[in-house]
Amino acid sequence: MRISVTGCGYLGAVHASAMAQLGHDVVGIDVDAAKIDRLAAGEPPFFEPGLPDLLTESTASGRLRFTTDAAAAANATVHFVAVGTPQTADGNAADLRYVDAAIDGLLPHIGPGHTVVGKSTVPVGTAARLAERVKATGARLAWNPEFLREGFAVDDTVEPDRLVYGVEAGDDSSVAVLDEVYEHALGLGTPRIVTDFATAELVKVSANAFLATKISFINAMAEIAEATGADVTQLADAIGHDARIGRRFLNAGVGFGGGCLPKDIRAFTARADELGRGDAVAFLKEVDAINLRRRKRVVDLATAELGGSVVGRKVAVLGVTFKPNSDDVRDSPALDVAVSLKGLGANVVATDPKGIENARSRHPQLDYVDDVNEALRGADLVILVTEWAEYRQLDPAAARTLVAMPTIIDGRNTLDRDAWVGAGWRYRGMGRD
Ligand SMILES: NC(=O)C1=CN([C@@H]2O[C@H](COP(=O)(O)OP(=O)(O)OC[C@H]3O[C@@H](n4cnc5c(N)ncnc54)[C@H](O)[C@@H]3O)[C@@H](O)[C@H]2O)C=CC1
Ligand SMILES: O=C(O)[C@H]1O[C@H](OP(=O)(O)OP(=O)(O)OC[C@H]2O[C@@H](n3ccc(=O)[nH]c3=O)[C@H](O)[C@@H]2O)[C@H](O)[C@@H](O)[C@@H]1O
Repeated sequence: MRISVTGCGYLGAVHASAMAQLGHDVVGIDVDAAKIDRLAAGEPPFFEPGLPDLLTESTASGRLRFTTDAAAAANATVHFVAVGTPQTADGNAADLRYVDAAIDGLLPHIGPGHTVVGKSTVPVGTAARLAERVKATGARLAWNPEFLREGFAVDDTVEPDRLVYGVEAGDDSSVAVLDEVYEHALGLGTPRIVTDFATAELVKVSANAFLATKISFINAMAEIAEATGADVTQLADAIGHDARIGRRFLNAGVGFGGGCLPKDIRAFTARADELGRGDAVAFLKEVDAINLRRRKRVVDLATAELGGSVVGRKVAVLGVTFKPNSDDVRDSPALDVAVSLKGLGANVVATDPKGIENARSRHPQLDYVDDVNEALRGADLVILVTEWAEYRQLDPAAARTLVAMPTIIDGRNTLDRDAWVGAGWRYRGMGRD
């Protein structure tokens, strides 16, 4: 099929490349000329495992190209919209200006036989509003939310858990178009849910709300564990054996961040308020509050470990990205902790395998080093906040020889506590001693 993808960020660049690899003819469109230049040169503008090969293969095949010219969409008949929907600067709601601009850009180039497919995460009601504008051209609109995880984006796109199509009643033609787009995944037996716009939009935000709630639930248990001497990791293992609960997404620590979970639960709350149903999801405010308290917990632990003041002390912060295997620092708990400690007067030295460039552009006041050993050298305190394999595999005995004071806060409960204690370290976990 001939496909355009408007918005070539973490979602759109992967979607465009994967669709081309699956045999479709794809053009990626973005307003960011620097990003488009890099993509066109086969160079991903961000770190995502598997994307470099996918991009090289797809561009070499001649089935994938990138442009800043929205008119390029005229050659396609299926038009994905994958632009950002960030939190507004002055509130919790989703900022829809990029979605509206993307639709504005497409309208002159679409008509009968074309299908516009929303992928961005939007407040319920958005698709119905946009459908009127799209239908005025003779084209149709479908909403097809995306569930990929950064770090696994390529696999999640090629082999998704499920496909959700939001369409207007009786719009069999959009369903047929999407079935053709996703022929590969459907051939693997991927479940496909065909529903209305509102349900499709809500499936997306409720999935993220559920994941955020699961993480904050275990972090709430961590708070209680901290007050009682219980061990939240053992607790998670024990409750996780119950298949109704499940062990996944029960890792207590510094909490969730990234470009989606935090802003999506806030946008959901804002939209529910607009609908007069704020009470129904009021618990998400608590989910958010629990999550933010975990960042403060790490800062408070650091202060306590340094005897009540961090001023002038060297703190090595391992990790700046919101999770491993990504260079994304949007709403990163790790970076938040580093910035808070710097604000309190600590001499923070942060390191990360992939995120330093993005972190530096947001927070140039921090000191960054590429080499983890350099970060550790002379440190009065070490804080692991992003569980990159490099940090999980650190040799505690070798690390011990580098630091000034052997104290480590394991903000992700990811290290072998006994090994670190055995090598002479003072170990502080999250919700466990
Ligand atoms: N990052 C992720 O893992 C996932 C993201 N989503 C959702 O997908 C959407 C996009 O997210 P990301 O890719 O992370 O954001 P992003 O910020 O990485 O990418 C958005 C891209 O859209 C471009 N853009 C903005 N306005 C445009 C316009 N008028 N025309 C063309 N391009 C335009 C920007 O320059 C940017 O490259 C959001 O709604 C997000 O919630 C959904 C699932 C996964
Ligand atoms: O809408 C989105 O953009 C995406 O948001 C999340 O994906 P992602 O943000 O890539 O990352 P996750 O793996 O969900 O992790 C989110 C945050 O939760 C944290 N987390 C995760 C699991 C856990 O047990 N504990 C925990 O603190 C991670 O460290 C990270 O900061 C969802 O998992 C995707 O399904 C969704 O498509």
